[in-house]
Amino acid sequence: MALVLSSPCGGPSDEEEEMAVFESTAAEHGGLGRPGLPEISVISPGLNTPMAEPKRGKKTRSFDRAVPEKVKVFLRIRPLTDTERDRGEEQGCVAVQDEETLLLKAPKESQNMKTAERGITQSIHKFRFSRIFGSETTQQQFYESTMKEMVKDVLQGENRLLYTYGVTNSGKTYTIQGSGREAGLLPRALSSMFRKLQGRLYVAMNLKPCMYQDVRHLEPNEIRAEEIRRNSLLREDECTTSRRGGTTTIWDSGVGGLSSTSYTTTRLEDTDSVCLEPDSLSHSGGGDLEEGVQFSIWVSFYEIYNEFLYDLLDASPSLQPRKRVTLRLSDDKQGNPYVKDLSWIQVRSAEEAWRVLKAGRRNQSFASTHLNQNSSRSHSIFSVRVLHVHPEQNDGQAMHISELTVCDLAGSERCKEQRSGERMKEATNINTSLLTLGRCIAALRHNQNNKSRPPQVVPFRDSKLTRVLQGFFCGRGTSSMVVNINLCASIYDETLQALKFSAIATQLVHGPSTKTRVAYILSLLREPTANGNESTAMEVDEEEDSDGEEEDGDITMLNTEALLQAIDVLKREVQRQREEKDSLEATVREQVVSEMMEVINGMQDGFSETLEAERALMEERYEDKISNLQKHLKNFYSQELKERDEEIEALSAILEKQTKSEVVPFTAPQPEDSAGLRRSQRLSTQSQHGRLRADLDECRKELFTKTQELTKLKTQLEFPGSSGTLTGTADRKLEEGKRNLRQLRMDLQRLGVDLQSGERACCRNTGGERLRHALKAADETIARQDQILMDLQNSLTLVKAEMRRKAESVALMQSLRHQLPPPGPVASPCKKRGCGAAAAGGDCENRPPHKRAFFTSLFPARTPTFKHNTRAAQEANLTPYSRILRCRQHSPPPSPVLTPRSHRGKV
Ligand SMILES: Nc1ncnc2c1ncn2[C@@H]1O[C@H](COP(=O)(O)OP(=O)(O)OP(=O)(O)O)[C@@H](O)[C@H]1O
Repeated sequence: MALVLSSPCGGPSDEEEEMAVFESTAAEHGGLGRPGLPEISVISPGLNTPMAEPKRGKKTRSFDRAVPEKVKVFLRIRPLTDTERDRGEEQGCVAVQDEETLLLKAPKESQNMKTAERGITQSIHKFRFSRIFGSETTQQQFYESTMKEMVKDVLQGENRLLYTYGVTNSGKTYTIQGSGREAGLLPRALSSMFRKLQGRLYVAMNLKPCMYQDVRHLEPNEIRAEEIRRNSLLREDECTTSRRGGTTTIWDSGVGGLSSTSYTTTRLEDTDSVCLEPDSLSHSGGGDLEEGVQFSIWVSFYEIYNEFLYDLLDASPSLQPRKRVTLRLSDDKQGNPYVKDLSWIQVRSAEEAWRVLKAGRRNQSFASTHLNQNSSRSHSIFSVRVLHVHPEQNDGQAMHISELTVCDLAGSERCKEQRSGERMKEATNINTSLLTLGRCIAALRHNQNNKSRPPQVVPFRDSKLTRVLQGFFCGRGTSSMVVNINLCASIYDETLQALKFSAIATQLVHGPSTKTRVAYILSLLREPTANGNESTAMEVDEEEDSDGEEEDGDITMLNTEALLQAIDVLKREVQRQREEKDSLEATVREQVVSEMMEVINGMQDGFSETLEAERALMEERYEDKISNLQKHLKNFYSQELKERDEEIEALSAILEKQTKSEVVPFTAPQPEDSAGLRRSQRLSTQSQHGRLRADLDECRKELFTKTQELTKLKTQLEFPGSSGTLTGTADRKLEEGKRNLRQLRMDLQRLGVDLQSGERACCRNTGGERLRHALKAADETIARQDQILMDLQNSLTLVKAEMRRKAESVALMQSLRHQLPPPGPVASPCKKRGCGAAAAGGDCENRPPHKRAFFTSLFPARTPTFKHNTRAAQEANLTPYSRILRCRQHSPPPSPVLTPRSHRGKV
């Protein structure tokens, strides 16, 4: 099953193009292919769209074509030689399906078959050509079908190029020049041309082609020099022919001191005449030629060897080695490339042209390779320039020039096959220039198929070959390609590559010719002018149109007035197109700007969102940190105060108890009235006193212990900053809070810097201003939080003060202890009584006044009258310590000093 890879419109897609050019895409025929791979790759375009053929029977000019004509690509298959047959080269890998379709099947040993077996490529390939010529095709048949028409076109003023392409030993030189009695395309074309020009030749040498396509008037002395040169070249050919016997000419290539040997083996018939079959030159007459015009024919012959240009008609060869002069490529004023100082020889007959060709061939670089005994090691280019001379005008400036160029490209080959260094170098250069030609053709085709996309640069300048042929691909004329292949299975892979190369060329269409531009100008002149008048040129054309002729492709037939008018029209047209382009550019710019603005706005929105999210995240994080800190501090202080309270209460209870136990024995003395009981009472009193004393001693011991404890506590409380207990920890927490605050401030500063840079990136958009406000607000929040921490610090100071007061209370208690009777003899009953009464009467008088106030401040809620006060008054009267205590007593606790985020504004 054959699958057509070409796109429906005839031009393959880029992917297909890549596939077609660089990779074989066939799978094993009926075997190991990848599931998605077709069995046969069709590497040729336009199978569904027939190639645009010129209308038969009617002269077709490039500017007459409605549909651009495709480049013609012919395939010629060389027959196998007996030696090749004996070697088993015939394996049926090339099959001609029909006149236009070729099938290539990979032989077993080929690389293609190996890759196909791995499922990477296919093993069968199908190609389409303008026409395929089998091995049985004669030179005459080939000429008739390919070049005959080109010769006609050239004589009618067109430019034509024919070049051969193929692997080495495939028959390119045979096709162009011929062999033995089998004259090739070039001698046949020359012969045909001169037969057509019989009686129309312009033999004077005063007009000579030069540069790209110019003509120069020669002075008499220059004419003489030209004559001498021409005659010497023709005479040299005669001499060489007469002393023939297999000449070997040695040339110094002049490149880096390297010598290249040019083995000249004449393969053309060594006769003075072109050997052609009588019927091949059937005189078709000069009916197609322009009336009143004479033709001056000039030829040039040069080669591109190792990327250097050598003039093959420069001078007669000699047996002595000599330096070959390299030619340079130059550009004319319009940038058209031409070979500078190239020899142009005027020829007046087919025979002279033939001799010049033979003379040039002797200078050409041939060498024996493993594949071809007489292989061309260079690209040779033979050009015929036809000057269309109007004898009565004889004006070189207005003269028309047409050209036929025939290029015999050196064969592509595998460098690894070349043993010798020189052959290797040649092969590399040949392959490089052929590769460049392929890239140029691919780029041209890409540009033709993708008109809406920006055009690719065609790498004409990358090699000398493409540079000299550039004009034929860019509207100077049209080109045709002859692909030569042979049937040898051993070079199947190279043949496949050559055919893939040609497959791209088959997709090319001829570029618009310069004449098309002329036709365009004339069409503009036909259009009504702005003021409603019709141009003179239009009248001229109408007259000619009425004759039914289509000879109006030449702008030179217009008179001066018409040309001036044409210039005006063209100026207006240029102006119009310029305005059109300006408005188009403005529209495009507008679209681009609006699209860019959209993108920028999108970016800005995204950036603002990100910033906002980050800001919120950081706020949240730091609020959490602050609230954690608050909670922690609160818990810590609450715990500490609770412990102290308990200790103080315990101490108070102990003191009270001790006081009571000491006072009670003296507070209830009973008067003794009865004398009989005094002794027993005295005894019992003594024993009671003893017991009391023991108790008192015990109490004193206990008091002493408690005093020590109190002293210790006092010591701790006397140095609040350095003791490292309560206040030290509080200080540390406070420091930690400050540190966190500093960190928060630094983060916010960093956020501000980010915001500023973000603002700059967003083209100073108003979003930045908003974010700056947000940052300012955050700063204010920080300041407020600073204030709150200060408050906290103040509260802590107050707590410390309270603690100090408590310490003083403890000191007072100690002093109270000192007021107690020292251990020893029992105190007097009255004294004890007084003390006992004082103790029984209440302890208010025995305590310092501030101690009472301290406990009152500690437990304000226990005072019954307190409940009647207003809450505000309560809040106002509370000390920080009592506030904290109150928080502890009431559930749930009051809101922390630092409010959460939702109430932040109110703080
Ligand atoms: N159509 C043909 N009929 C008979 N013989 C042919 C044909 N084509 C080529 N040959 C012979 O094949 C041999 C190689 O041909 P030729 O030298 O033209 O190949 P080439 O492609 O020019 O090689 P290279 O690129 O190495 O110069 C020559 O001996 C030639 O006579």
